[in-house]
Amino acid sequence: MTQTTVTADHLTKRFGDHEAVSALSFSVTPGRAFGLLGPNGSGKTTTIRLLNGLLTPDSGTVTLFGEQMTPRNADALRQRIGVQTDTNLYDTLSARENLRTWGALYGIDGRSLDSRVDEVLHTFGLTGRADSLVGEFSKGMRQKIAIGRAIIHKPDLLFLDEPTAGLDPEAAAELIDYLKQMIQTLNTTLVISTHQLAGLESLCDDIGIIAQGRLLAAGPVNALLDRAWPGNRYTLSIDGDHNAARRIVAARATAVDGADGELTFHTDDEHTVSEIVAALVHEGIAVRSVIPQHPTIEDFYFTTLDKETGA
Ligand SMILES: Nc1ncnc2c1ncn2[C@@H]1O[C@H](COP(=O)(O)OP(=O)(O)OP(=O)(O)O)[C@@H](O)[C@H]1O
Repeated sequence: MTQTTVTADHLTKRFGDHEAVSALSFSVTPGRAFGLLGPNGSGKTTTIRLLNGLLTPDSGTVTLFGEQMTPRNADALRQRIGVQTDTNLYDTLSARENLRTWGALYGIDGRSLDSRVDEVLHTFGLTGRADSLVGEFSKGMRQKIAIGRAIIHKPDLLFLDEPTAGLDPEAAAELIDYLKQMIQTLNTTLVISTHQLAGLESLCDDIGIIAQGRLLAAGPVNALLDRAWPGNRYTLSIDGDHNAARRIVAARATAVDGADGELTFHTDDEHTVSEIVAALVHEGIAVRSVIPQHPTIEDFYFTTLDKETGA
């Protein structure tokens, strides 16, 4: 059996009489990126803090690298993890100096520190700004330095809590790209919490969806999407008798749906698509386009939350 890097087993945390996290269980295997997704106040930050030992659960356990976390081994385990906490950087120091200061705290020194700082600056495309003051940096650049700080000691496991919060869509997409490259280079296991869903398909191997402290779904992205939307989905754009077109499509495929001029259907067999097009044309209905639809993490997220609220 593959050893997991992180296992949460029935984690529960209460603040007063409010249960922020309820019996949460999931695991992440080495080298995978796990996205914990949920709306504001759903318990993401609390979960991340429980996993990295900054909070103690009321019940349940956290196991890191095969060792159950206890007050005795928490410090030793924390040496192997990186945590991006905030963007509280030294504004009057350069990017390089910020990273050097942090690296020294981890006991890295001399040439090793110089080369590690260079590597991290390179990882985030900041080599050209190495000697600029961090106080002059944009929010996206500050976020890169904050994450660079968390990986300076090459952790085996990295926790990122809302790394794209407050970034505009371009800066957020750029940061996701850098994160992707970074985890490939470092082979780090990543746990990332976010409510910004754009671009996550290319970053996350696994996701968990949390709402009101409870995990509603968790697993590999592909498996979750395939289970939710089996078969392939296509959207036809047509010009002609909508009801006749609908009958033609429904005779050959399932879940036919759509407003005037558009029909969405499912089929496992791609030959069915050309059969449908031929039948429509034969009936005098013009086919403007047939577009394959790929469900996204965002589709899955909203469907899961809607099911939960009965929407
Ligand atoms: N230290 C605390 N004391 C009291 N209540 C808390 C504390 N920390 C979190 N909570 C409550 O626990 C719940 C979960 O909060 P948490 O910050 O984990 O959610 P989140 O999903 O990270 O939210 P956001 O996306 O807004 O950061 C919320 O209702 C929050 O008010």
